Amino acid sequence: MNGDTIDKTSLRQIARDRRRAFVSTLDPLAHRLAFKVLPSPLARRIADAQVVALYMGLDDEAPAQRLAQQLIAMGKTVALPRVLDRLGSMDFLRWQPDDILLPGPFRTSHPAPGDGPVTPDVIIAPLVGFDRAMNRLGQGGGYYDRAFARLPDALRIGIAWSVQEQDMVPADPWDLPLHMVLTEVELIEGLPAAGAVA
Ligand SMILES: Nc1nc2c(c(=O)[nH]1)N(C=O)[C@@H](CNc1ccc(C(=O)N[C@@H](CCC(=O)O)C(=O)O)cc1)CN2
Ligand SMILES: Nc1ncnc2c1ncn2[C@@H]1O[C@H](COP(=O)(O)OP(=O)(O)OP(=O)(O)O)[C@@H](O)[C@H]1O
Repeated sequence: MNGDTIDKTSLRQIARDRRRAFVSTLDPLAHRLAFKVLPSPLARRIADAQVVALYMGLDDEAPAQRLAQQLIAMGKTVALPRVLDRLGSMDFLRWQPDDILLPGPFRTSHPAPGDGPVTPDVIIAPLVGFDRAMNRLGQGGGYYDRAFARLPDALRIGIAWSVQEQDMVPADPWDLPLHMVLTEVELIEGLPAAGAVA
């Protein structure tokens, strides 16, 4: 923890409270329509991807699973994470909206193993908070941090309700920034890495 910044635990508490308050007062129709359609800059950015990992939204999380139908119509394989242990390991399994889900740790659910894990080219990640520098605050288990480290070439996209934006999320040495954040009102794109070719 860094002495001059708010610690991640306090920030998580604030961000979860704010998210809960926002979702509970959201117009039901607005909630039903949110995150149903991929904005075209995002669709273009993932045009060449084969495997896109989503997640099943829990509680007040942004419901990423709603994007599955459109991704499948675009010819993508959709995957969901499977928590392998309580220490931060997970992999990704292929999923289609009619497939059954099996219960996993932390109230998560995951597809049946089928042909085994797949390797996503795009990881659409849940988050508790984010900032404009594209730092991500997660649940604190390090599951996505480890997946990002193992798959450094995958495009990292966060999905969140707009109120989950923070002025500043402290970044630890292991945190990899997101490339994009999708909210119910905008698509936020990170700056290209120094030296990157457009
Ligand atoms: N929908 C969803 N799926 C996901 C994640 C997520 O954040 N959201 N994960 C992201 O990493 C991974 C699972 N990790 C998780 C880690 C902690 C908690 C959680 O709710 N922790 C509670 C304590 C629950 C308990 O001990 O049983 C907490 O911190 O209050 C949930 C998921 C993979 N799948
Ligand atoms: N690449 C990694 N390899 C091993 N441990 C890691 C790695 N990345 C993060 N961790 C560990 O994971 C723990 C949680 O990190 P952090 O608080 O950043 O989680 P988070 O990003 O909020 O959680 P999540 O990714 O599950 O949503 C830390 O104790 C950290 O040491």
